[in-house]
Amino acid sequence: MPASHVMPSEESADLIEIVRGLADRELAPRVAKAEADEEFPREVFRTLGAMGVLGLPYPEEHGGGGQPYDVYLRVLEEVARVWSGVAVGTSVHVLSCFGLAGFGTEEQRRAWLPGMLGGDLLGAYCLSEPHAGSDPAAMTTRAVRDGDDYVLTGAKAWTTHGGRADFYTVMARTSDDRKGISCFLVPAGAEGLSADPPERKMGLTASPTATMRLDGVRVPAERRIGAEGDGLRIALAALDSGRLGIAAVATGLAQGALDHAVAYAKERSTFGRPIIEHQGLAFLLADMEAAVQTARAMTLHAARLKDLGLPFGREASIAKMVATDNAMKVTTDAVQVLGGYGYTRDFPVERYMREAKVMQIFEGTNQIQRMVIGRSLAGNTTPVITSLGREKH
Ligand SMILES: CC(C)(COP(=O)(O)OP(=O)(O)OC[C@H]1O[C@@H](n2cnc3c(N)ncnc32)[C@H](O)[C@@H]1OP(=O)(O)O)[C@@H](O)C(=O)NCCC(=O)NCCSC(=O)C1=CCCCC1
Repeated sequence: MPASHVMPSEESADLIEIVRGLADRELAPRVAKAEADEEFPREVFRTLGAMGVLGLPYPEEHGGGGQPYDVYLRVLEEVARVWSGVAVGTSVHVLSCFGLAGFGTEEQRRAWLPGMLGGDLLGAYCLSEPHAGSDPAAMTTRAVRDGDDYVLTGAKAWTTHGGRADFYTVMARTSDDRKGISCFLVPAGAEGLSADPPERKMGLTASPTATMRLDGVRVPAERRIGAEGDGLRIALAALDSGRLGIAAVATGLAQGALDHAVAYAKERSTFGRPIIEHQGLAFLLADMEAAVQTARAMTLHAARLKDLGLPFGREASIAKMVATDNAMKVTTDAVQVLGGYGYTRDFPVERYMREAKVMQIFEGTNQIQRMVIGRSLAGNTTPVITSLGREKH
């Protein structure tokens, strides 16, 4: 059971326990086959939506769960412990709601948020492009004003839920100024919007990732989120919170791999005793436990800053970097504990190891996290924008 130094409220503790039960009873028996068959479990997201998980950290007045971010992250961790692809999908959905929840007009919120936060509508987040990943301000996707509409043209790479989402939060250039980027809500089915075939990935194979093509997609101006030119700030603010989601997913993934390794080490005997009683293995497992607890502590620390409305961008980058680097190490060591069996697809730890790798890459590579942390040490301050629209410097 994940330990924590701050207890959640009774209601939150119940929710975490319910999701833990759902993960063990309903997700665990399905994950290996769905990942092997590359089958996207759309109905699992409906279940999570009905339970309130997909809108958990957003205000109740908009149809969200009104829960602190740290509670949402613990819930995410419970899902990731068993099925990290579903947890990543949940985190991406929550990320894709950030712009509208924080910067949408009351009319936009009333029209879209109940479906988005209630889980009927699954979201995708379109920032990266084939030639603009770490440097999103280099994007070339354009949104050209034409009467009451914008016309969007370009390509958005690495879109989680690409081709399967119900709405896309799309960043596109509205002026030649480097930061002249705006944010748009584009519903699935919009004319000119299409998805390439899904990427063939090393892991997270049941979570579809595709390049989205925008070929003259007409978007009414009332679906622009925020003012013209606000897009980059909205996108980067969303990532501060999104990176905490990925840190929680990496923590859950590492916990899951560690649980498998401990169970195996208690069962497997060499030289006449369970391998967990050999110091060499026990030390390895101790380091894994310490790495998981460190990741959790960093993640929840950053979440609490966010919940208090305090600056948390640097801490979010630290949590993302530490949790995902630790997950890579823990899952690799879990394979080591299981030895030859760990290297086969008959045991889950090799999948955990493949899934950990991408977490060091997406939502800002860990080199970008170091850049964010370094800039903050140099004294560069960026505004802290929460989903509630509060700003602090
Ligand atoms: C940190 C970074 C490298 C910085 O960039 P620059 O130097 O171009 O931007 P700079 O000049 O620092 O700033 C621009 C404006 O923005 C404001 N602002 C910055 N941070 C923030 C912030 N944290 N909050 C609010 N505003 C912010 C800044 O003040 C400036 O506005 P201003 O002109 O002053 O009005 C940034 O680009 C970054 O981070 N890249 C990684 C992208 C990256 O992480 N993708 C991942 C895409 S998603 C993904 O990979 C997924 C994978 C699978 C799961 C789902 C998603």
